[in-house]
Amino acid sequence: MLTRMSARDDTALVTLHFDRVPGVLGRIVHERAADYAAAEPALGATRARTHRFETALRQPGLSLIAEVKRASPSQGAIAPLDPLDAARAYEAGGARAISVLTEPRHFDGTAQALRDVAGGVAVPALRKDFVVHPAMLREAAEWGASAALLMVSVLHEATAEYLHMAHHLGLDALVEVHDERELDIALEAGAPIIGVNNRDLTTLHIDLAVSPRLIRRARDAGFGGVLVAESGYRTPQDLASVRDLADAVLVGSSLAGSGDLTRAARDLMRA
Ligand SMILES: O=C(O)c1ccccc1NCC(=O)[C@H](O)[C@H](O)COP(=O)(O)O
Repeated sequence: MLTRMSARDDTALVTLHFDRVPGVLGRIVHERAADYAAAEPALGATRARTHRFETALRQPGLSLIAEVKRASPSQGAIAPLDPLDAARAYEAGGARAISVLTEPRHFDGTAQALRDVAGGVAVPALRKDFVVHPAMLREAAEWGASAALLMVSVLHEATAEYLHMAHHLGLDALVEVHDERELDIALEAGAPIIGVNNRDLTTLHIDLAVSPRLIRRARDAGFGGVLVAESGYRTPQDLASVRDLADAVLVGSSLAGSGDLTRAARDLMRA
């Protein structure tokens, strides 16, 4: 599918080629593109950037971004979490930011979950969704998020354009990559925050060697921004390979399904 969108006045024409996105991820982005096909692309007035998300992740030591994740394609149902209760529990456990899934079909996410979390905890909230339309960024800002996820595997060459749109709206962006080619696109786009996903979103296979490999490559290329290792972390031992390399880790399933979110967050991050 080819989608052309013109965000009036404040953004350039953006073209996304979803046919290039295979597997599970391909199915999800086709659904999200259909959800937003008739949405208004204009962003509205520029909002000041607070850099709240970036600042939270730049604190000394490995920062935890804890995810409110009730379900996923790889796990099915994880836990029937109340998003705000879960976010407060994560915050009490030391999380420096909360990731909130807003995708409804596969992750049981909602807009209200993001609104509740963004308004109910002191730490910044990330909108975790499959951004395929400018309106999704406008919503993220309106719902109180400090940041939004941008996936290079979905946006390809449009990554820089979407990064610009996020910044226009006052949002930080977590620009996610999974391989060398995607990392090069993120670096070229000038992303200040890059996340390396250990999960191949087309096959759902997790390889914890991906994050240290790409984080080293980013640093070797002179990248001075924030680097986040994402997915598949269950124990403090799992974190050993990124503890002295990454600025932050993004963890969902193992915390969300633990039954005691505060304790699980504390125990995971214990050095
Ligand atoms: O988690 C999935 O099964 C999944 C499937 C398809 C697209 C995205 C998916 N997850 C998004 C994420 O990358 C994770 O929610 C996040 O990094 C946390 O991962 P984890 O700690 O392994 O739950």
